Amino acid sequence: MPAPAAAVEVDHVTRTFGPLTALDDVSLEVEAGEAVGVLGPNGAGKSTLLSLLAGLRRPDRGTVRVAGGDPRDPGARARIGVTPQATGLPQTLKVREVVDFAAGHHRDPVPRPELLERFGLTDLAGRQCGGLSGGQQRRVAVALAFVGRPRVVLLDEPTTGLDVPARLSLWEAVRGFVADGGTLLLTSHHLEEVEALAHRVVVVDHGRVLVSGTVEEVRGRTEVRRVRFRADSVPDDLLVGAEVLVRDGDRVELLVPDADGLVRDLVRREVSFRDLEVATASLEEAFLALTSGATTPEEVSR
Ligand SMILES: Nc1ncnc2c1ncn2[C@@H]1O[C@H](COP(=O)(O)OP(=O)(O)OP(=O)(O)O)[C@@H](O)[C@H]1O
Repeated sequence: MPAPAAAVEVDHVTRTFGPLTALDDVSLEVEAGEAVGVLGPNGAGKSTLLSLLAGLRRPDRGTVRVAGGDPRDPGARARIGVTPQATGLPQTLKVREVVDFAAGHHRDPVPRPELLERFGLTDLAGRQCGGLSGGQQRRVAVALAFVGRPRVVLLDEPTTGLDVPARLSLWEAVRGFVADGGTLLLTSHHLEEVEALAHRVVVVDHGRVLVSGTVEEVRGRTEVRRVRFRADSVPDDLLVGAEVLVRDGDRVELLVPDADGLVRDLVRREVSFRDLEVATASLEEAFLALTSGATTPEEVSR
């Protein structure tokens, strides 16, 4: 029997805007039931990738398939739920009216009370969208992605502007979707969000995939350590290849690929350092080091 097709297939996709290459020969697969987080700095190409997957744009080269079809075909589109980066709800409609409007596009929508309950929006049902706070509007926009019982959900920075309780409750709703076999692809600047929701991380920068792997693999691959110490002076050449986080008076804090080597160099060069601390970097720090080029980007095999 042939292997089942992946829920999301991006095959050697390039997308340009005039002279600018937003995506440069990107390939990516997401299996059914898998959750993948796309990380990258501003302008990396994350939203462009999502817009291709949502069928809103066409690749210049390469192919995109989502939920078994071309996302530009209405049949495949009906199986995809999307929350774009900009919320854009009709300001004069009430929350329940917006949900009903979105539900009207689907054959078997989630009943409104169930959807509102799942996303903690029941109390807001009668409120006009224009009168909601930014965070409340964001929660409505994310809930709408799920109204048509999609197989694949694409969320572009879903929890931007949400406070901590709202973020946690939204994560719970999204996790429920994945636990039920849904496929999720999200972009985020909140690395803890990717750690909380995704099985796998894809780091993009300048339109290219730098690294793809589990959170642990990406962290292990980058092998970045956070090194903190105090020293009255440090020769600049010892900091080549390090991401300098703090250099203020005698305080130095760095992200380095080889902490042992740095410490050996400090000793060899007789730098009188004190209060040395070496720690495993968080994913956020590893990501910062990756995109700033402090380590060599390399594909992690799945
Ligand atoms: N419609 C467009 N016209 C021209 N350039 C565009 C357009 N959309 C995106 N770009 C450019 O393509 C590149 C990738 O943009 P994209 O929005 O995909 O990045 P991103 O990773 O989502 O960034 P952010 O984290 O800021 O949302 C950027 O340089 C951006 O300016």
